[in-house]
Amino acid sequence: MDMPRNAFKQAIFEGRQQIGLWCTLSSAYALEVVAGSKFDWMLLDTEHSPGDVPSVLSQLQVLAGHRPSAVVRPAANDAVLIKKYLDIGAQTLLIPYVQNAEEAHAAVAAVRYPPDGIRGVSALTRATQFGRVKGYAQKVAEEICLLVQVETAEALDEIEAIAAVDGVDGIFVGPGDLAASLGHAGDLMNPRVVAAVEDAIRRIRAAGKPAGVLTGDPAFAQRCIELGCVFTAVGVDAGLLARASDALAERFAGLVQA
Ligand SMILES: O=C(O)C(=O)C[C@H](O)[C@@H](O)CO
Repeated sequence: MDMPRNAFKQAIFEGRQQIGLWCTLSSAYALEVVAGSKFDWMLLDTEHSPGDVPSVLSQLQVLAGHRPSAVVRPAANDAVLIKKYLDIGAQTLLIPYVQNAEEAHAAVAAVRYPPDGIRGVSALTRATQFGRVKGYAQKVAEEICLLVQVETAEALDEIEAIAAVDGVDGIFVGPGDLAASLGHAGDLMNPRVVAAVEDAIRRIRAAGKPAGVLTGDPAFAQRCIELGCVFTAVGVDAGLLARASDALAERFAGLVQA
């Protein structure tokens, strides 16, 4: 069996826009509902969700039969968590809260086998199709896509140094945490936050790396794309469900019995 190709990595390296949906519901069933939509990628979150290794495994199994590529966000830049997600078959990882080049190097080491890194070896994982993928250990580095997340004022100062780390395949700007870091928690469209996100995207591009972002504001998503953002998440599954549910209830609010 051949090594599965990472279509998402190839697309962002070629500069082909990838539109994504952020998924926090942490359920294979809920993911199946949205997986048929024409998104290019889906972020399976375990940082701000109940998601964990078993739930991500079920979600990867769902996405295997659908168009969107899977991007998994471990809860932290942690070599043990990263190893587990790679072993269950995640090829693209988004590592939260990477503050500087040293932390980016640690993330790279976590996804690479010795002597280039510290990933532990097992030949019988889902990633190797239980030993059926020929030459997995030799070929896997080409197919792993390591995205790191900058989300504080300090991390923005380090963009060029982080981008220069060999093995970092893309940099994602997290507007929520960045807003808090800039003193505007919860105010993601504050002009200072917007300016910081725009500047970060420009600098990531100038440093030669693919840039990504999440925003629920379609006009701002479009602006980020114009600035060169190439993996752009445009909504969150929980948000879509909550707002549609609120709107439907509101429409019939006058008819609710006291
Ligand atoms: O800082 C951000 O923005 C992100 O990291 C994305 C959020 O974590 C996401 O959970 C928004 O719902």
